[in-house]
Amino acid sequence: MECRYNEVTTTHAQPPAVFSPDTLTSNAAKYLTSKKLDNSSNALSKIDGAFVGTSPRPSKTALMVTPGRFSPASSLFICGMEESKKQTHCLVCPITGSRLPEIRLQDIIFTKVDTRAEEYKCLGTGVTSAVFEGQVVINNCGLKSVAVKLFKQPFDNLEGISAEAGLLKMLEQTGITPKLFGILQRTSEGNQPGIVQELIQSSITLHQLIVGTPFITKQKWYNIAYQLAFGLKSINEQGVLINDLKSDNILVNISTDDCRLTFIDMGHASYMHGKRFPMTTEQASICRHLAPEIANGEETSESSEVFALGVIFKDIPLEELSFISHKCLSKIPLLRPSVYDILNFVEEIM
Ligand SMILES: Nc1ncnc2c1ncn2[C@@H]1O[C@H](COP(=O)(O)OP(=O)(O)OP(=O)(O)O)[C@@H](O)[C@H]1O
Repeated sequence: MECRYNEVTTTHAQPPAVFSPDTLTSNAAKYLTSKKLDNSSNALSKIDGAFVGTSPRPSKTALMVTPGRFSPASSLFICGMEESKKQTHCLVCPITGSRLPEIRLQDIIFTKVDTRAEEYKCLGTGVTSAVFEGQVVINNCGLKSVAVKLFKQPFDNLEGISAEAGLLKMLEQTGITPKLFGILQRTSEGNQPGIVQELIQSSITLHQLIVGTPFITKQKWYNIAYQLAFGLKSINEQGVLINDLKSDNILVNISTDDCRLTFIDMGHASYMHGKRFPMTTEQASICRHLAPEIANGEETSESSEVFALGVIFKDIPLEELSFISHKCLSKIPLLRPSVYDILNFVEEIM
């Protein structure tokens, strides 16, 4: 089970308390019936039923776009041009201050599930979004394969989206997060806001790998454990706390020998400070990746990240990890190891 908690530092409206586990991609694609996702005419009018799954995740939630609804805060614009020009606005990340390229809807070719049917390939869905596969033309570099994360209400505020995109851009240097291509440009018709990022090919979530098939060798699990510790270290060293580290938010490329990992979803991340996530006791009991002190209203920290890593390590089928995972899961933050200790430990058992 997964729960949604309210962030103090964002403007998200009260979300439903409890959601189902990850929706299967095939399900999502099946339910996705786009009435009009016309790349050539620059009009994304409606995507129906992208958010599906087992109860109680809302099924068949419509992603309706009302013209003019998507009005970003003016402070986010650092340059404004006429709507009709190629690039209408540049955005700046409210956290990092970096410029975020805007990508025009008509420059994206969404992958169809079937050449005849108007169904588009959904890579996965989360509480806040549905992620679609596509290709985009980038500055005369030809076509790049992308994953387009389209946000649903009430998570479609541009400030939060720009923050997530800015952090992804900053984390590019770690090589462990998807490359950011840009933010989906607002059109005068209004369209679903989104983040255009690198497509992680041949991937499944770490959660899917842990609970199901395919079988992978022990050596590959060691590689995964190492990359988890190394990835968390690299991200934290950039001053970023993920604040939502869990196996659903890690993609594994199972076609590579080392089972290459990618940390996705920086939607709850913070930069140079922790965050508080007020929640009810019931919500806290469902969010097993959240350290007890966070459930008690304290700010996230590197130590709460270590707790989350400990939860993943506990689920990985390697007995050798139980010692370190037990330490990571200490109720007292000061008793948890640092991410450096964890990395050393994993290196030793490999
Ligand atoms: N870059 C990517 N390449 C391939 N697939 C992706 C990519 N990003 C996301 N996905 C797929 O889309 C799913 C949902 O993405 P993501 O976790 O970012 O959404 P979310 O709405 O923020 O989720 P939640 O808030 O529930 O954690 C992922 O589990 C994954 O299957």
